Amino acid sequence: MSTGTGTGTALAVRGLTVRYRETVALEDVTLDVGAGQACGLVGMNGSGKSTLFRTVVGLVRAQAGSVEVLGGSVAQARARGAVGYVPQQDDLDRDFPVSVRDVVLMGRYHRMGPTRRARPDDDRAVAEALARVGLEGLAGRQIGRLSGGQRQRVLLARALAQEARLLLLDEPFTGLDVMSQAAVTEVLREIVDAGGSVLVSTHDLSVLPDLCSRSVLLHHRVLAAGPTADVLTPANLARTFGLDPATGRVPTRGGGSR
Ligand SMILES: Nc1ncnc2c1ncn2[C@@H]1O[C@H](COP(=O)(O)OP(=O)(O)OP(=O)(O)O)[C@@H](O)[C@H]1O
Repeated sequence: MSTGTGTGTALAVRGLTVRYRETVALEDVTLDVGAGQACGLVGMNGSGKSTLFRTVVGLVRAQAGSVEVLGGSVAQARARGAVGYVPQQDDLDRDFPVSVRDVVLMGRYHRMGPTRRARPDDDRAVAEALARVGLEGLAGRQIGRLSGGQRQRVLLARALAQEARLLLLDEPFTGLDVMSQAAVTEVLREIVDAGGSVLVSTHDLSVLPDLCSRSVLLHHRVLAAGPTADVLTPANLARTFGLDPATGRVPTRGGGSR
C-alpha cells in the first residue's frame, strides 16, 4: 500500500456547500488530502463527487466554505497548473482533427507561454506521459479514432504531462480492462511515492485498499473519513449506497431486502 511519505496538506476543503439552483450537491463538506497521499472518494451516483472535483479546479463556484490548494487559492493553483484533473466525461471533441500528442501537450500549456510552442522539455514530458499509460505507439493518431478506454488513458497522460502536484481523478478505472486498470493504479502509486497527492473517485472499491491510505465516503455530506481499512466497513458502505444495513442489500419497498 502507498502510505505516502510527504508532509503538509495538498488539499484542504472546509465547510464546502455547493448548490445548483435548488439542488444541494455538497453540504458542509470538510476533507484533507495530505502531500504524498492518495485519498479515495466513494459515493453513489449523484452524491457530489464530480462537483467536489469541479469546485477544486475552479469550474464550479461554492456558496459557502473554502478550498485551499497547496497552501493557496484555487485561482492561484489553476494559474500555476498545480492541479491535474482527469474528468469522468471526456471533454474531447471526437471530430476535431487533433492527435493524441496534441491533447497530451495541452497539459503543458501553462508552461509554454502565449506562443504555445513546444520546447524539448515539453516534447519529453509528453513522450514520457504517453509511455507511462502505454500509449506511446498512438501519439500520431487522431483522438476521434481511439476507443473509450484509450481516450481515458490519454486524459491521464495529459494530467501526467502537466506534472501537477495534486491530481484529481473522477472514475479513472471505468471502461478500462484489467491490464489497463493495473497499469493506471501503478502510475498513481508512483506519483504518491514521489510525493504527489491524489484524490480519486471510484465505484470499484477493490482498488482502494492497495492504492489509497485514506478514504472519504460522501453522500452530499461526508459520512465517514479516515484510514481506508477503518472507513470501508459494511455499515458505512450500506449508509453510503443506501443499502439495508442488516443485509448489505438493496432494500425493498416492503422493508426487506433483495
Ligand atoms: N450542472 C448541473 N446542474 C444542475 N444540477 C447538477 C449539475 N451537475 C450536477 N448536478 C446535481 O448535483 C448532484 C451531484 O452531482 P455530481 O455530478 O456531483 O455527482 P457524482 O457523485 O459525481 O455522480 P456520478 O457518480 O453519477 O458521476 C446531483 O443531484 C446532480 O443531479
